[in-house]
Amino acid sequence: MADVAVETSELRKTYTNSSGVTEAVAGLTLRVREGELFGLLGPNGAGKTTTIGMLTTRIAPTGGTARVGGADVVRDPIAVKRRIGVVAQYNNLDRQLTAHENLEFRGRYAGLPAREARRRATELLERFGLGSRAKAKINEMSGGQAQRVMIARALMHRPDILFLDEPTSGLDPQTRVNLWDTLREIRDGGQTVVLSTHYMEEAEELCDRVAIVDHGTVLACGTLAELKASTSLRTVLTLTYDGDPEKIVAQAGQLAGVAGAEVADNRLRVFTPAPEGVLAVLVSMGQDAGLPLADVRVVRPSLETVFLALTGREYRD
Ligand SMILES: Nc1ncnc2c1ncn2[C@@H]1O[C@H](COP(=O)(O)OP(=O)(O)OP(=O)(O)O)[C@@H](O)[C@H]1O
Repeated sequence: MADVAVETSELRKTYTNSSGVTEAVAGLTLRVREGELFGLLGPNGAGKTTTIGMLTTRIAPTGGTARVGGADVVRDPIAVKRRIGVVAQYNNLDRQLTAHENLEFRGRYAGLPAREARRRATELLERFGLGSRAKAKINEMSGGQAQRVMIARALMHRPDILFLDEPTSGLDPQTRVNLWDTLREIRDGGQTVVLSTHYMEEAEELCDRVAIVDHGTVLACGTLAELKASTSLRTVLTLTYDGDPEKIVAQAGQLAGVAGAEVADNRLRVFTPAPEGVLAVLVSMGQDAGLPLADVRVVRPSLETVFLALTGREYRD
């Protein structure tokens, strides 16, 4: 299919070292379409960095296949590298050089003639609002500015696909929102953007489609609406009682409008498409059983409820 930017099948990475065997990526299958802004969402340690490492040819897979821009990451890494730009998780710019020099050298490395490399560096810095900082050294820049320089550098050779590993991690909220705009503009310009994130809100607000990754596999993949629909649009109510909720969990599971009830961390968790009515009944049910309500949390259908329904665990950034 011509409009596929990234395609993996049962992709795997197993690390073996003195502390044992870690399945960082455990049979990961996904497809990213050309021109979309795609997010790999998962908690810390889910395997996102390792996946991006394999897709960008930095890490050798131990199993499965991956094609990026139509080329196989193992058999044809040079072709893959030509088609991708990569923004690493940490600032790996040359701190002694200026922003412009960082871009220019990358352009030369990618084979651009000197004049073209200079011209493109200037153009990209302007485009990312860094024209006035072109001559500033990287170690004189803020985290958000350096992040934009890294993105500009990754675009020097006009790649079809841009990979970013947790690009907004550690940025303040305003800088994060500005970066989202930058990534949308890149997508609107026709390039495919693949990013990893552990921020649920980022996946919801920014990405066209999201793959929820946990323990090195894709639990679910789709647009936000598709993912929400897959859990039947259920709200999750989490009730903390003064006492043991095991007393009422079976009864709660039988209530009209309740799709499921369980106890986790000494709290009652109820999945329901009709939260208002059910909540009132759960409160009085607790009172009748000698369990006064201490706290309640209502999570409307969102990526958070999808993650909960799929893993049985609450999502923590
Ligand atoms: N070089 C390595 N050797 C051994 N284990 C590793 C190595 N790199 C990663 N791992 C392990 O593989 C698992 C997945 O790690 P990975 O960094 O891909 O996850 P992640 O989702 O990107 O998490 P984070 O957000 O913390 O970077 C973790 O258990 C990690 O400890």
